[in-house]
Amino acid sequence: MDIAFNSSSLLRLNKIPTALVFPTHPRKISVVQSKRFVPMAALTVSNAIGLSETFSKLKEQGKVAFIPYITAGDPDLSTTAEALKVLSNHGSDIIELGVPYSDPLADGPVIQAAATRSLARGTNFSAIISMLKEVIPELSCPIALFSYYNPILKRGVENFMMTIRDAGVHGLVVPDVPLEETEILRKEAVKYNIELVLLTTPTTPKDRMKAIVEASEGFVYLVSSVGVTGARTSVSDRVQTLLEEIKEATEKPVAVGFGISKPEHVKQVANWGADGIIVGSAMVKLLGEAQTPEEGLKALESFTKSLKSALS
Ligand SMILES: O=P(O)(O)OC[C@@H](O)[C@@H](O)c1c[nH]c2ccccc12
Repeated sequence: MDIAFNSSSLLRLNKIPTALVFPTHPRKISVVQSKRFVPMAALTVSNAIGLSETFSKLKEQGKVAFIPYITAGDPDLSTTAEALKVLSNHGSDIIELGVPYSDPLADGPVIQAAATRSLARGTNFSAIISMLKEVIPELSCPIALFSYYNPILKRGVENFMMTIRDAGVHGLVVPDVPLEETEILRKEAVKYNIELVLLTTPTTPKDRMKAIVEASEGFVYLVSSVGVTGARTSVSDRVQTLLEEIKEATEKPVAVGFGISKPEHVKQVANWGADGIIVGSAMVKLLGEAQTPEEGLKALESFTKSLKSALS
C-alpha cells in the first residue's frame, strides 16, 4: 500500500525525521526507519510547496505564475503522467489537473471532448490517484486538482480530501459550487491541508466577490469572461478593472483563466497585474489533436516554452 503525505502534513504529524520531510530527490521511502511507525510499504512524498507559498516565492522574485491545465486520461493516463513531467520540467509553477466528468457544464468543446475521450477509455478517479502517487514525487511544482462537485459528493467530501491529500495533491478547484455551499468543502479541505481555490467572474456582484476572495485559499481564480472555457482571439480588457477591484479587496494572489491561449495574451494579462495565468483549452487541444502521444508531448513542450518565455 502506498501512503503519501505532502511535507507540511508530515511536519504537522511531527513524527518523521527531518531528512524525510525535505528530501533532495524524489523517491519512495520505506517507513521502517521510524520506530514510531508501524512498518508500512512506502510513503510517497511531494517535493513541491503549496499554492500560496508558491505565489509568495514568485512574488519575491517579481514573477507571475504560469499555470497550465490538462485533462487527466486524454489520450491516456500514462501520457498524462508524461505531460505532467513535461509541464513541470519546463517552468510550470502550478499544474491544474482536470478530473474528467460526463456533464462538464462550464467547459467549451475542447475540454468537453477531452473528458469524453478520457471517460470512453475508462479513466476513473482511482486510476488518476494511482497515477498521481507515482508521478507527484517527480514533479517540482504543486498539483491543484480540478473537479466538478458531483464526483466529490459521490466519494464523500472527507474521503475525497483524504484521498487526494494522500496522493500528494496540494490544491482543489471546484467550479460548480456556490459560495454558500462551500462550507463543508472548506472545512474538510482545511483538515486535510488542501487549498480550496474559489472562482469569481465578471458578473459576480462586488459584495459577493469580496466574500469569495475572503474564503478562497491558495489564490483567487478570476474567470476572464462569461461563458465556457476555450481559446478566444483576445482577452477582454475588463480584466484589468476586475483585477484592480479584487486587489482592493484582498492581498491574496489572483490568477486569471478562460480564453488565454497565446504568448501575447499571457503578456497582456501579466501587464494588467495578474499574479498568475491559467491556460487550459489550448494545452488540451495539443494533446488531443496529436497523431501520437509523443507528438502531443513534443507540441506541449514547445507551447509551454513559448508561453513561459512571454512571462520573463
Ligand atoms: O480552457 P481555458 O479557456 O484556457 O480556461 C482555463 C481552464 O481550462 C481551466 O481552469 C478550467 C477547465 N475547466 C474549467 C471549468 C470552469 C473553470 C475553469 C476551468
